[in-house]
Amino acid sequence: MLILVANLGSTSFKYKLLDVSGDLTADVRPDDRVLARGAVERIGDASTSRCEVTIGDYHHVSEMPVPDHGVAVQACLDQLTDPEHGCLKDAAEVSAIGFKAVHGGRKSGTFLVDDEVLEAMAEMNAAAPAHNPPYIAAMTLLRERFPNLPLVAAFETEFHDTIPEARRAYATPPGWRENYQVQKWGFHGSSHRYIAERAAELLGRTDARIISCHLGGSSSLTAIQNGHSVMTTMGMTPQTGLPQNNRVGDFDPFALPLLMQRSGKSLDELLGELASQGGLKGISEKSGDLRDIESAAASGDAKSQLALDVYVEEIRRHMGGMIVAMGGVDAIVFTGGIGENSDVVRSAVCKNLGSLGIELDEQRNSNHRGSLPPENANKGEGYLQTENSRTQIWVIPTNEEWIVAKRTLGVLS
Ligand SMILES: Nc1ncnc2c1ncn2[C@@H]1O[C@H](COP(=O)(O)OP(=O)(O)O)[C@@H](O)[C@H]1O
Ligand SMILES: CC(=O)OP(=O)(O)O
Ligand SMILES: [Mg+2]
Repeated sequence: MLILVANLGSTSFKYKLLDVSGDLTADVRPDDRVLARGAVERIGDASTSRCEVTIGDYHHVSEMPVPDHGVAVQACLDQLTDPEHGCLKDAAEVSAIGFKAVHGGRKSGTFLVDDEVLEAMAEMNAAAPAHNPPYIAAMTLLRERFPNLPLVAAFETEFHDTIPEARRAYATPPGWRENYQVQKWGFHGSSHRYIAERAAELLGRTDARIISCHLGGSSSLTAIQNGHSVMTTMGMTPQTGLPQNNRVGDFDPFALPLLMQRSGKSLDELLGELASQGGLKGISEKSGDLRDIESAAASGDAKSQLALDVYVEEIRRHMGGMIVAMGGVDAIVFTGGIGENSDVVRSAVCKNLGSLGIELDEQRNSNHRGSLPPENANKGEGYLQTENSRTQIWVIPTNEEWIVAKRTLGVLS
């Protein structure tokens, strides 16, 4: 049985075609179930989109303009059904498409995509402007193109349903939560759930206190206890928490009326700017992509250095809150495009935390691969702590698609 998983990130489109036949708890690595995978990076940055596809032994990288996620989804279908290199004769060979959908508001969980689900997502467009519209567009396109193929939305908020009330409620006026669903929802649920599952395997225990740092185009931290989310940095919308690639992160709403008076701009204009011209891009005045920021900072660009510093300070501030909330931390896990690749960010986040029992080994940080015997490790995994560190520090490449595939299968059956 084949499931295609579509992961539309704020800056990327990733997909995996997975064979989910047989017993999923059996000892087959999730990676061995992948028949094809592809990724388009830097979507919207039309001149430089990088498109990568791997189908069996065929691997191809190209650069082409990919202005939006619709073009990326179409390119994925073309790759999979390509007569020469593709692995599908017909899309009907796929049993379902699972989406790592973001904000369903009143719909938090995993659902077959129908008019009601699309409506619930559309209601949250204003709350998730970088995420919900492309998902709705992709789902609508695929529903038209393959009317008999089940589409499943696995919303990112579901993993956070276990967060206690005291960490979900905003101190808002009466009725806002009940009437308008104003609360901390949390996102990146599939990634944080995968980290919870994989870290339990690597640590050999299910009761560890873990801080999962998903750092990418969008970034969030989640505190995990006994496998459950108990605290997270994103709130009502994926614009909150840490500074995002081009979205603001935490911000004071009372700055808005002042900004309207002083700039003469409307509320919509200002919100649009906060959701597309803020975050790392806003501070650096250069780029929302950490690769660009790191290299500019290394060549002495002060604004890029400030963007990097603000990002790291925000991660450390939230991490501190999570350590207190859990009464300690057994493992810190870095994942996502930045968490997996930036030794600069990992090193800065863990700096001077020896008194808390958190000690990063700089050599392992710049070369963590190979710290585990290959038979125990998935690609890219490794630990980074010193021998004396009480807290383990890991890089674990996320596998959001595996979680979405399992959740999709759950809905089908
Ligand atoms: N080698 C690298 N060094 C530093 N940052 C990187 C590297 N590779 C990727 N990134 C960062 O990862 C981000 C993409 O992360 P990803 O988790 O794929 O994002 P999303 O799913 O939100 O689109 C890029 O914006 C870039 O900042
Ligand atoms: C919130 C979310 O799902 O973020 P992204 O897909 O951009 O990582
Ligand atoms: Mg992502």
